[in-house]
Amino acid sequence: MFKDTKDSFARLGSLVGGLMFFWAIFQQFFPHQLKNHIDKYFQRLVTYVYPYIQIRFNEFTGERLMRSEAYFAIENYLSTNSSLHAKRLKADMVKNKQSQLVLSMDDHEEVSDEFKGVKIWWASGKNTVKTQPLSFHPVSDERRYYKLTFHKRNRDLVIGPYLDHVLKEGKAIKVKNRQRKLYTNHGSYWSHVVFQHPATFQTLAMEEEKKQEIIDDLVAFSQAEDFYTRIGRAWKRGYLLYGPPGTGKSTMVSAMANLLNYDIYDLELTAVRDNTDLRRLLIDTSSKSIIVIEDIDCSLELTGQRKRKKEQKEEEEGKDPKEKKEEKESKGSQVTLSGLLNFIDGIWSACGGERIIVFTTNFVEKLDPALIRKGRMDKHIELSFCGFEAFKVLAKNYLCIDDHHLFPTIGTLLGETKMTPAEVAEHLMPKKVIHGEADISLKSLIQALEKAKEEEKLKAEEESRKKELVGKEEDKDQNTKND
Ligand SMILES: Nc1ncnc2c1ncn2[C@@H]1O[C@H](COP(=O)(O)OP(=O)(O)OP(=O)(O)O)[C@@H](O)[C@H]1O
Ligand SMILES: [Mg+2]
Repeated sequence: MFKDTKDSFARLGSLVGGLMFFWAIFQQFFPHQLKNHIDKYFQRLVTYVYPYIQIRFNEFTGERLMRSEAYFAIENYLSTNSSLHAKRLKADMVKNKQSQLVLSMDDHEEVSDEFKGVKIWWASGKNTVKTQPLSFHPVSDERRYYKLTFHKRNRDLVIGPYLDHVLKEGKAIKVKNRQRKLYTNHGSYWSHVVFQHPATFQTLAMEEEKKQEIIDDLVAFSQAEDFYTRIGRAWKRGYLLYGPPGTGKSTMVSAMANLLNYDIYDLELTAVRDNTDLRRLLIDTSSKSIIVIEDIDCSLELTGQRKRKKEQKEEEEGKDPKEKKEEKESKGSQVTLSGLLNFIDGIWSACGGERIIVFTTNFVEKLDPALIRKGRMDKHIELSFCGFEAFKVLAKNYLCIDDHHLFPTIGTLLGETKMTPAEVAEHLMPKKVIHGEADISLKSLIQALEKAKEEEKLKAEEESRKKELVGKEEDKDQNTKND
C-alpha cells in the first residue's frame, strides 16, 4: 500500500496532474514557439518534483487489440501478493484437476512489492471505451491495465531484472494453473481433449531407486534451459520405454506429464500421410509437451526399407500393380525411417522450447538401432514384470497397506514367476466392500501366482523337450551326411 514517502508524492502527483490540466487549457492562448518553450520547462519541473516513473501494461495491445501476454503474466505474478495484501480481490476458478480458486486484485487496487531491497508499487485500473456511439445500445468496452510505479534511481533494476523476474514467475504460474491437453493427430492435424489422467510417479509400481532416477532426470531436464543453450543443443530429451504389455509404459507417460505439467501429443504414425505432414505436425506442437509414439515397432512396419522389401516381395509374387496401388492408398502412410529421424533430431526439433519425445515398444530388439541410439533416445527405460518392491506400491495404492503376513509368500512367488503389474493390480481391485478385503485380494493373488508358476514350469519342460528333439534330429541328419 502507499504508506511512506511515495504516499505524499502520490498526492503531489495528483496536484501536478491538476496543474497540467489547467496548463493544457491555458496554453491555447500562447503563441506556438513560446508554448513549446514553456512546455519543455514545465515537464522538467514535473520530473524534478515527482521523481517516480510509471509504466502502464494494457490488457489489449496493438491495432488489432490482441490480448497482452505481459498483462496476464503480471496478473498471475501479483496473484499471491494480492491475496495477502490487497483489500478488494477478484476470484476465478482454474480449470485444472484440482479446480482451485485463483485470486487477483480488483480494479483500482494497489499493492507494493519488494525486489532486491527496492520497493515497487503496482496499481490496477480500468478505462471504459464506448464503442458504437451512434447505436441506441452502446456497448461499453472495459480496458484494464496495470500501472507500475518506482523511483527513478531504480530505473535500471526495475526495467531489467525486476520485470524479467515478474514475467518469468507469471508465466510459470500460468503453466502451473493451465488446463492440460491430450492431443491426437487426424492425418496432419491435431485435435485435443482435456488431459486428466490421475497417474503419478507415486502410484507407479516400480523399484524405488529406478523411479527416483527417472524423476531426477525429468526434473533436471525441465530446469536445464540455460544448459542446453550453452552447449548449443535443442532443448529436448528422448525416452524409450520398453517391456512386455501391461508393465506401465503408457501409465509412465501420463505420470511424466503430471510431474512436469506438460501437454501430451499422442502421435499415431500410421495416420500420417508422409514426411511433410510429419514435419507439419511437429511444428504444430507447443512447448512444454511430451510427444509420444506408442508401439513404435508396429508403426515402423510401414516405413523405409521394410516397406520397400515388402513391395519387392509382392512384385516377385506377381501382384497386379493396380491392386498394389490401391492397397498403398488405403494404408496411406508413406512416412520413412529417415523422415522419423529428421522429426526427432533434425532442424525441426529445434523449433520452440522444451519437448520430450517418448517411444514405447514391446519389442526393443525389433527397432532400428539408428532410431534409438543415444542422443536420439537419450534414456532407455525397461519396464518389466512385477517384483516385490513394485508389488508393495500396488498394495499401498489399492489396499492401503504397508505390510501383511502374506507379503513374504507373495515376495517369494513373484521372484519365481513373470506376472505384469497390470495382472497383479487386477487381483488387488476391490471386489466387495467387506472387512478383511486385503486378505481376500492377497489370497487370490497367491493362487494366481501359483498357477502362473505351474504353467511356466510346464512350458519350460515342453520347450526343453522340443529342443532335445530338434537336437536329436540334427544329430541324425549329420550322421546320415557323414555316412
Ligand atoms: N507399473 C505399474 N504401476 C501401476 N499400475 C500399472 C503398472 N503397470 C500397469 N499398471 C496398470 O495396468 C494398466 C495397463 O498398464 P499400461 O497401459 O501402462 O501398460 P503398457 O505397458 O502401456 O502396456 P502395452 O504395452 O500393452 O501398451 C494400467 O491401467 C495400470 O493401472
Ligand atoms: Mg501402452
